[in-house]
Amino acid sequence: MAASATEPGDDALDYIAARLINGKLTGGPVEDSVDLPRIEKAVREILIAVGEDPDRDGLRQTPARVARAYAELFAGLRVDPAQVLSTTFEANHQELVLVRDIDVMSLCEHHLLPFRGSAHIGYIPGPDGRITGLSKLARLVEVYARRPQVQERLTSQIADLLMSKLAPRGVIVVLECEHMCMAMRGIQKSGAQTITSAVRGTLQNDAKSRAEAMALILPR
Ligand SMILES: Nc1nc2c(ncn2[C@@H]2O[C@H](COP(=O)(O)OP(=O)(O)OP(=O)(O)O)[C@@H](O)[C@H]2O)c(=O)[nH]1
Ligand SMILES: [Zn+2]
Repeated sequence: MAASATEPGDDALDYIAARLINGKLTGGPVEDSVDLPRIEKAVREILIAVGEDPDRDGLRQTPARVARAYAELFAGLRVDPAQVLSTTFEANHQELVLVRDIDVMSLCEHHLLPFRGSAHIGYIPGPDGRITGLSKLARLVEVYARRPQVQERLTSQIADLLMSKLAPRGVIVVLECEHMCMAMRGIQKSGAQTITSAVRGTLQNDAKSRAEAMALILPR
C-alpha cells in the first residue's frame, strides 16, 4: 500500500507523542505541527543531490517514510516535559532514588545522526518526601531525547526539570552515549563513549553524597 502523509501512520505518530506524556497530548495533531510534505520535498531533493533517482522503485516511498520517521524522532518538540511530572506521590522517603541504565536514543543537532547509550537518574526527595513514578524518569528522557540535541543539554534539561517540578534536595543525571557522527563519518572512531553529568542541590554541594551516588551509577 502506498504510504502518504494523510494515511494511518499519522495516528501512530499522535500515539507516540501521547505515549511520551502518559496519554495526554499537548501539541495537537501531528499534521498541525509537523510539515510532512515539506520534509518529503527536502528528502527528494537530497536524493537527487547525491546522484540517486528518487523515482526508482525502491526509493519512491522513501521521502514519505523519512518524513514520518522524522516526525516520530522529533515528537518531543510537541510535548511539554513538565506534564510528565504532573503526578507525584507522598512517600516520606528521604534517601536516594536512582534509576540506572535507561536506554537513550537521540539525534545530534549538528549532523542529525543518532547518539545512543544509557541515562542514570537519581534524586534525593525534598523535605516533604515527595516522589514521582519511576517510569516518569524514563518518559522525561524520551521527551527531551526526541528533539535535535547535544548530549550536554539533554543531560542538564532532565536535571533542571526534576529540580523545578519535584523540588528535591538534589538531583544527579549521568548520560553515557556513543555518537554516530563520530563513528560513521568524520573522525570515524567507533566505541568512544561520551559521559556527561548534571548535578544539582545537595548532590552538587556535598562531595560525600555525590561520590556515593556516582559509585552506584558508574561502579566499574
Ligand atoms: N559537545 C557536543 N558535541 C557534539 C555532540 N554531538 C556532536 N557533536 C560535535 O559537534 C561538532 C560539530 O563540529 P563542526 O566542526 O562544526 O562540524 P564537522 O566539520 O562535521 O566536525 P567533525 O565531526 O569533527 O568532522 C563535532 O565535533 C561533533 O563531534 C554533542 O552532543 N555534544
Ligand atoms: Zn553529530
